[in-house]
Amino acid sequence: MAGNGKVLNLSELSQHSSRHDCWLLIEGKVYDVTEFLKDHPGGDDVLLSATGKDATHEFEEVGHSSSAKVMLSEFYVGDIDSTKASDDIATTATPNQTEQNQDNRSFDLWLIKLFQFLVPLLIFVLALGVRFYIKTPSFP
Ligand code: HEM
Repeated sequence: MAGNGKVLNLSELSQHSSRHDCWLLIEGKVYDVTEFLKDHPGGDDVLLSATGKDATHEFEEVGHSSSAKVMLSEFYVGDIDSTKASDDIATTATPNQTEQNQDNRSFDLWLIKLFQFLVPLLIFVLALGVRFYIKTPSFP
């Protein structure tokens, strides 16, 4: 497998980061997973968010089965140019992305807390309403 494909660089890799043309870099090898997006058991979003960077960590973190690792060869395109500084390859999100993710997470937590407060309150108000409605004496 290795050595039979093209030698690609990072800017080529980042040009294939869409739903219609999706390449992944895992352990120095580039894979075209465009056709696999719809079939990936973990969903297409995780694959799309792993484009344009070294996705080795994300791939390993999931604990993919050995059959998933064997599948990789089906999608092999080539190797990344190792003469280019590998430090250039972003393995993690940029500080801006991290900051934005944290903002989103704290907003989500805030929403959850709001719902945790509002839902019991709503049930209480409804229960009071029903009780009041049932107890109101009806005059003929
Ligand atoms: C060409 C690359 C990939 C292939 C061939 C592949 C294949 C698979 C397969 C076969 C499964 C089913 C479970 C298993 O057999 O391990 C799976 C699950 C999954 N994959 Fe991938 N995968 C790839 C890349 C990735 C990447 C880069 C990510 C993360 C960014 C990812 C995230 C997941 C997740 C979250 C699941 C679901 C795990 C679960 O439900 O427990 N995969 N993948």
